[in-house]
Amino acid sequence: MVEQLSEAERADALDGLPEWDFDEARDAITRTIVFTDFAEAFGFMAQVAILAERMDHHPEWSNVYNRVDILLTTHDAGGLSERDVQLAGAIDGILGG
Ligand SMILES: C[C@H](O)[C@H](O)[C@H]1CNC2=NC(N)=NC(=O)C2=N1
Repeated sequence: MVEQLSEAERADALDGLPEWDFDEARDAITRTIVFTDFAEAFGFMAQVAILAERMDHHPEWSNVYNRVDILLTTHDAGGLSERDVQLAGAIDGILGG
């Protein structure tokens, strides 16, 4: 059973994820990435999709042309968990950060 992060754990996690914002209403983290065009954005989404399947943890996201909006939260935990932190770190890795 995956546990929701405590406030202190969340603060620590966010320190390590400077590109991500905390969404208090959803108990989630969000990041928006703007690429040069749709092909770049969709190529990134394809990489994240493979990663998400491998990690069995899936983003809520949307794409408009060159922009990808990502929200990570753990439905099984009712909020942010270590699994979101791990997926966010892996996404940052794809982006070279
Ligand atoms: C059965 C399967 O492991 C679960 O439903 C996984 C799949 N992907 C998931 N993704 C996210 N974001 N939250 C979850 O709780 C979750 N649960």
